[in-house]
Amino acid sequence: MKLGRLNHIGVATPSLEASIAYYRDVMGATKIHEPFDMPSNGVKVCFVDTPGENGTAGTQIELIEPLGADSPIHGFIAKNPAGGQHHMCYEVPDIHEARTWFEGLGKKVLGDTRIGAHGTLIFFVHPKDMNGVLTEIMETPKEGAAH
Ligand SMILES: CC[C@@H](C(=O)O)C(=O)SCCNC(=O)CCNC(=O)[C@H](O)C(C)(C)COP(=O)(O)OP(=O)(O)OC[C@H]1O[C@@H](n2cnc3c(N)ncnc32)[C@H](O)[C@@H]1OP(=O)(O)O
Ligand SMILES: [Co+2]
Repeated sequence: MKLGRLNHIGVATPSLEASIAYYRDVMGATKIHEPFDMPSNGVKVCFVDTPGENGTAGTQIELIEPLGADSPIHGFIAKNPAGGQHHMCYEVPDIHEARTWFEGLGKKVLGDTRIGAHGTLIFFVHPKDMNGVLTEIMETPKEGAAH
């Protein structure tokens, strides 16, 4: 497998509202997307854009707040009540090939391959198998698709 673009850095927060204010007022973010719920992934989500080259979008910050009793980030927020850096997400051209690659290396893939916040397929690999970093792999959105 070949390492793709860093699509987003997931940042867990107990309050999307407070984190949005921080990125707007302290970090000077000028493009903050409308928050939305993703019950299928147990989180409320808000993307903050960082600028890329030549007017393109750069890597995003994905703010995530627990949603529902089974949210996968309840444990993280319990250990880090103020929130913090939660996962890194890399793009790949073929999600199924990528999953086979990580499984072939004996890495623990968490749950099913499923639709993520950008509308393409994603999966997660356990931080204990990834140098301490919870790693999300997502299929690159098709050109022109919502980003
Ligand atoms: C918006 C949709 C989607 C997108 O499209 O972008 C998303 O990003 S959804 C984001 C939220 N979803 C997920 O994170 C799904 C995958 N995660 C999980 O399944 C769990 O969070 C987990 C990784 C299995 C952790 O579960 P948890 O119950 O919190 O903890 P454990 O007790 O099992 O933890 C074991 C071990 O791992 C350490 N840990 C936990 N989380 C992280 C982390 N984010 N980064 C680094 N390390 C982490 C934890 O501290 C434990 O360590 P020890 O205490 O040393 O055993
Ligand atoms: Co993510």
